[in-house]
Amino acid sequence: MFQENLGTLGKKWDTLWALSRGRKCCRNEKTTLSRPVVGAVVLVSIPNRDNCSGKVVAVVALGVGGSARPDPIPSHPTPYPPLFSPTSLPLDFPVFSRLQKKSEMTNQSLVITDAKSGLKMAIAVAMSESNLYSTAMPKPLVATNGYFPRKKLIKNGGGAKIIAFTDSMRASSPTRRATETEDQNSWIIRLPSALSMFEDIMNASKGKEIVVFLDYDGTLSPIVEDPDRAFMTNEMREAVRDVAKFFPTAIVSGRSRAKVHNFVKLSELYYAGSHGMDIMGPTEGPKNQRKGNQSVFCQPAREFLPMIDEVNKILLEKIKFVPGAKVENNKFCLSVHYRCVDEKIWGSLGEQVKEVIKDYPKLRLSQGRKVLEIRPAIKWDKGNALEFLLESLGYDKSDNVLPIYIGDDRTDEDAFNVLRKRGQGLGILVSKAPKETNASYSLQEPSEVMYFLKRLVEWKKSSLLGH
Ligand SMILES: O=P(O)(O)OC[C@H]1O[C@H](O[C@H]2O[C@H](CO)[C@@H](O)[C@H](O)[C@H]2O)[C@H](O)[C@@H](O)[C@@H]1O
Repeated sequence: MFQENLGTLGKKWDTLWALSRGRKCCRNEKTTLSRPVVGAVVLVSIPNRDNCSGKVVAVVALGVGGSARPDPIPSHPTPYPPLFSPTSLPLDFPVFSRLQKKSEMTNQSLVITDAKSGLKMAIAVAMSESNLYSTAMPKPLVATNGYFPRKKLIKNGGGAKIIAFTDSMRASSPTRRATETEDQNSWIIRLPSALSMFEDIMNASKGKEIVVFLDYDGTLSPIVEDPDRAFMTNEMREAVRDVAKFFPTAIVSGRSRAKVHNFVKLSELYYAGSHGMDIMGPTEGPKNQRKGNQSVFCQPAREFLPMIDEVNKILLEKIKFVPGAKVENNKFCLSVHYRCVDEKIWGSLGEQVKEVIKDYPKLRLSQGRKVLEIRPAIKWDKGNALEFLLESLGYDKSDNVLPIYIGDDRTDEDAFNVLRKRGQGLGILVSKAPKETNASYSLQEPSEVMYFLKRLVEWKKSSLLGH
């Protein structure tokens, strides 16, 4: 029986990726399914998540009637996760209907639990010889996991208020727990990996001019305890540099522009610091690929500078006795970090910050990854920065542009939203944990972002050679 076969094959594999179509199952991987089948599951172990390398270990072919035929193939390393092509099989397909009873199925994919080994396996099954998926952007993800609860802070009742704020602060930076593998797997299926779908995405974007937008923390650099030490690797820097040789590229960060520039150290990029409220660039570098090759400059919140400085001073004074708390001046906005603060006092720290902001109705408070962010209450965010940059580059009304925005945080949702509203571009969320998002694709961590950027460059080079 199908599940038994998966069980015996599966114990040692922590992730299963699935694909069919009787064609190459992995990039750079020569194995094809041995014969066209109605559906097939390719099992790939991804033992090393850092570099996404894995081994294809077996193919389970599903015949009509639901019988499974394990078809072991030689293992060989693959540099990327396999292409992943979710599709629908009829719901009365015998294997599915059995699994469906367990309520573990969406109409596109299955999550099968191997109870004995505790292994949770995400599987998508693809029909062979058919056009399996649309090249259009997937629909927005519907939240099911309780992250980003959008819970309004309770306005009265001291203790309750603090508990609510603590919950909200906790929710702003969900971390992945081992027991969430099932959620994880089904989430990856709902928000496909931009690496797995890479070639399909690129094929769909042929002829369009790509503009790349990159968040910094959690996207180009891993999240670390000390915000001043959030360095990106040289390899990542090279990848960004290469991307900028072929596509206009912008860094869009909550950091001050100067600070994020100092981390990235590439003058050929556009920089939108302070959540997009401080845009400038590029100061040098290849301009020949740019449609609008002029430097840009935009600071829509200039008048707030004295106020931000004032609040910075008050906050520094106020939280100096909170162990682990840190105020970061990001020029047009401020960050109050609580990553290193004892969770028991998150609530009271949050209250102290709110207390300060109360006297400044022109400022607003939002939350990021273990950080409270204070910024001018003007309608200007990373989404506006994206639109401003597209306009500056001459792509305002263009159908011929494909903005790619990669980010990991709540503030990046504003940019994902803009892409959705424009009906163009790719929003890619960097996250291991399921989150409500307006992005269309996912990448798990900065190392995957780097691979994505490298593949973008390879793809561009080979398309210039006419391949
Ligand atoms: O828009 P971003 O570039 O993602 O900036 C958002 C905030 O990122 C930084 O804080 C985050 O990263 C720190 C370093 O890894 C980490 O310690 C902190 O907990 C994260 O929230 C930055 O320090 C903030 O100022 C930005 O607002």
